[in-house]
Amino acid sequence: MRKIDIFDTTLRDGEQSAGINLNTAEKIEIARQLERFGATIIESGFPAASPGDFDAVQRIAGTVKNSIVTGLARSVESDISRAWEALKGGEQPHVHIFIATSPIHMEHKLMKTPEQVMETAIASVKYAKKFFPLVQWSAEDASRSDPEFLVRIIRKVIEAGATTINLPDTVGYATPAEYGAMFKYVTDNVIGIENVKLSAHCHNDLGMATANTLAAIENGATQVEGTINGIGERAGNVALEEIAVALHIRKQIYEIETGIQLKEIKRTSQLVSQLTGSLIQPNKAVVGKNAFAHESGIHQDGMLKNPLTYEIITPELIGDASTQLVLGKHSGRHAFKDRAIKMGFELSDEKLNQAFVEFKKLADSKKEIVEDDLFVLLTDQQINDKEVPVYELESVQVHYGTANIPTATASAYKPDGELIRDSATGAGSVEAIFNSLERLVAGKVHILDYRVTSIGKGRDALGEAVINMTYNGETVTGRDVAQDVLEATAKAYLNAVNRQLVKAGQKISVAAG
Ligand SMILES: CC(=O)SCCNC(=O)CCNC(=O)[C@H](O)C(C)(C)COP(=O)(O)OP(=O)(O)OC[C@H]1O[C@@H](n2cnc3c(N)ncnc32)[C@H](O)[C@@H]1OP(=O)(O)O
Ligand SMILES: CC(C)C(=O)C(=O)O
Ligand SMILES: [Mg+2]
Repeated sequence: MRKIDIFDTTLRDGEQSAGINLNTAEKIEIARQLERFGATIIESGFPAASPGDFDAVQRIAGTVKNSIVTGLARSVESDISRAWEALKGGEQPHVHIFIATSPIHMEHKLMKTPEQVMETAIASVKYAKKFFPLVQWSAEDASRSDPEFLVRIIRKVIEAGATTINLPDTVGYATPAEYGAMFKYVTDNVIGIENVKLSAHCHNDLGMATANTLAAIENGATQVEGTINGIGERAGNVALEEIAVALHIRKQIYEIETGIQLKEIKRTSQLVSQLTGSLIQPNKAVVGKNAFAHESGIHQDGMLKNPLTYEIITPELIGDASTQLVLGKHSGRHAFKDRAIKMGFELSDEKLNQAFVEFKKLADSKKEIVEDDLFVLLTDQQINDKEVPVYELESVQVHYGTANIPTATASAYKPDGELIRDSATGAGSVEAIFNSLERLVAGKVHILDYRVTSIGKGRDALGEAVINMTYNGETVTGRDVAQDVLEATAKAYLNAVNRQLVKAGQKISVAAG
């Protein structure tokens, strides 16, 4: 296996993303995690950019031991001297100098001729070599540069002492074929290129950063640069987690070692996202929240029969939680049954089919069905089928008058079938009902929320009551509908109690099973 170096620039090019600004403590935290992640080189900032960047680079160089720490500098002596001040305390001082080599950048930005750029590049590498044993030289906008000029300038900077040559696709313009061809051309035409590292640095403006980086590797790159989660200027840099996982999953093709601890990927990605405030798109390869979520019935059925049908990467590989079979309107019976069993329900195929019909109706109106929804659905199924002994309201009577204390009398069948009755007063009719029912159900009830709404229009609309309560310390919601809101209230109260009884029964049967 060939080994390539991973150069992480989350703290430099990544921080160049609009809206990201990390303080020194945050940068140190990320640098420590990048060390655990296994980055060969950590580009920790641009020391000449600001006192804050200088401080962060200096402190990271003094902290990180297992990765080489570098900083960026323009091809000017003051930038390089500043970089030396910040990096000299590191284990292996390394500097990254750049200058643009494309006609558009040389003429319109640097306002230099190619020969002046050549002289500046050579002089800056020679100057850097007075201090740094490791000098990386980058031809900014290499992919839009004249290949002949590129070869000439690379030869000269290697002679001047550069230890790494980086060929960035600065504006994400190259196609994989073009980017790969540039690496081949440089490898074939620069004498002594085998004595230095040859690096790829891709931006994602056309969404080709990962493909371009792999093309560079196929054509001789020995180092790749990128950021965690692909953050960076404009559309960002190549996402290092994508490269590391692609090289691992397709190792028969690439036969490349990176030294990256794949199990640290999820943790590193989360840390960078949290500290930068840069959210990860849900469908982002490898680290997106949906990267291991399967929603459709046919996929879920395949996953249950053999995960290899739809999963080329396991979440465990990158230190993520396990695969999720998300239940939604595209799910099928296999996944529904699997989840019901995992939740402890033992339903006959017929009952399961009935519950599945209800589930599909619910899924049409809700984006994602969470476990609480399933509990409600499946316990209602059991309650309605009287599979589990529960309370059943026989009647409720309320005495209310503006000059009287409201009193309610409720009677209900207990789970063992005995009919019981009790009365209680309250500040209003509803509280009187709650108090009378609490005397009937064996347990402590605390009402958290109570709402009544009408279903449909008109004077004869049905009333729906929803009660959120704790019953014996467990939070549960009950719901029912009746012509009269007070009757709906009493039924919703017992519905909540019954759900909790079923839920507790499920937990016992799961624990016992
Ligand atoms: C492709 C990349 O990612 S390159 C890195 C980009 N990162 C950054 O720019 C972040 C940090 N930058 C900064 O803080 C500032 O730009 C500084 C401190 C470096 C310079 O600030 P200023 O002196 O105010 O210059 P400003 O940024 O406006 O312009 C850049 C100058 O550097 C010159 N320059 C650009 N690249 C290089 C280079 N590689 N080598 C030498 N000079 C360069 C430009 O031609 C311009 O020079 P001019 O002032 O003679 O016209
Ligand atoms: C500084 C250089 C390497 C860079 O970030 C780029 O060209 O994209
Ligand atoms: Mg860049």
